[in-house]
Amino acid sequence: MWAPSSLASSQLSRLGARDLRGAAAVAPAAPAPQQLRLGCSRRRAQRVVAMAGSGKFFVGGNWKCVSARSASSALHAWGISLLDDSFVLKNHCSFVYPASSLWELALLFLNGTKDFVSKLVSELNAATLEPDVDVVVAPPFIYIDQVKNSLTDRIEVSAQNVWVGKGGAYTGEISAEQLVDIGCKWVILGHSERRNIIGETDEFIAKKAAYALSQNVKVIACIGELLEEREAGKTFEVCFKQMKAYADSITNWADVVIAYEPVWAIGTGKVASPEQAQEVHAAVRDWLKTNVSPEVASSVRIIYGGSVNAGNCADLAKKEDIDGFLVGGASLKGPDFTTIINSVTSKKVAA
Ligand SMILES: O=C(CO)COP(=O)(O)O
Repeated sequence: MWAPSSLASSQLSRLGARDLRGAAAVAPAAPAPQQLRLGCSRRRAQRVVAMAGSGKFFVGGNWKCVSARSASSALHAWGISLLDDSFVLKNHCSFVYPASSLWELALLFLNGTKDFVSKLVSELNAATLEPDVDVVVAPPFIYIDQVKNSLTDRIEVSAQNVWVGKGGAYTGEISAEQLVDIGCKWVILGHSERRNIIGETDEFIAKKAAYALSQNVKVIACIGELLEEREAGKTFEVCFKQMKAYADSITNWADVVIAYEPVWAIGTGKVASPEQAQEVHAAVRDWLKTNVSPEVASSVRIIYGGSVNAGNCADLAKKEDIDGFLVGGASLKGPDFTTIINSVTSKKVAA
């Protein structure tokens, strides 16, 4: 199990004053089984909680890859029974899911149609976004052109994957050169779905990152532990190993955003608590300080992903080392994604 001793005192002592300020502002939360509370006394809240990096929050919407089957046929195929305000999954009768989860599920199935993308883009174009936030959306490859041609320039476009090196005869792959050609400025790499379903290794992902950066494609570099790794107290070990692979390949960190996405929180509705996320973000920043440079540690943005939604983003955003979010399901709803983007305002706290 996750235990307080998992954050070594040597790691804590390496954290600078700026690092500790966010931790100290953490109110002692209700005990959570896998939560580690940093052993600092509570201090007076800062007027504005400082943020790492360029000072700009970063929010990405990962629209993932889904089929265009109709929601109803998909639900039927999945053995989902509808109730009045909830639904049950076949073979999971002990769980009754709220209707809002059904809506999220339906959205996932409907995403993947041009009409859906068009509606989402319209919502984002109409939204009022806080100025000090970098916003990126990552549609499936086949919709990138549609999105590029219809989305406001205020929001940049990312791919969800890229080929590992220079383009060539690699059937089914998309090269960094092609991303540049269609005006796609970012790519998400190291996502847990690519690590754990497709089987991409740390080294392969890091090589992709280095090549993308060499072609001026910016990288959202994902890391994160499985549930069993967290429960075995290996969260830092896993994240640091993934970080090391990136660090061995990346020389230019200015165009990198790190996304901490605990696998157990992705698409599960089990969001990491603000304290759990802050703890890992601070540790990753400390790792960067020791293993890359203090400059990179203090400038790189570390964003959180895993069941972020309009309701939980404000509390997460308050944490000093949470510099933004990578959002899956909730990024498919324009108003919710807008709320998440604008949660940067919650970094400002009462004195
Ligand atoms: O994987 C994610 C973003 O890359 C997170 O997905 P959810 O927000 O749906 O949990």
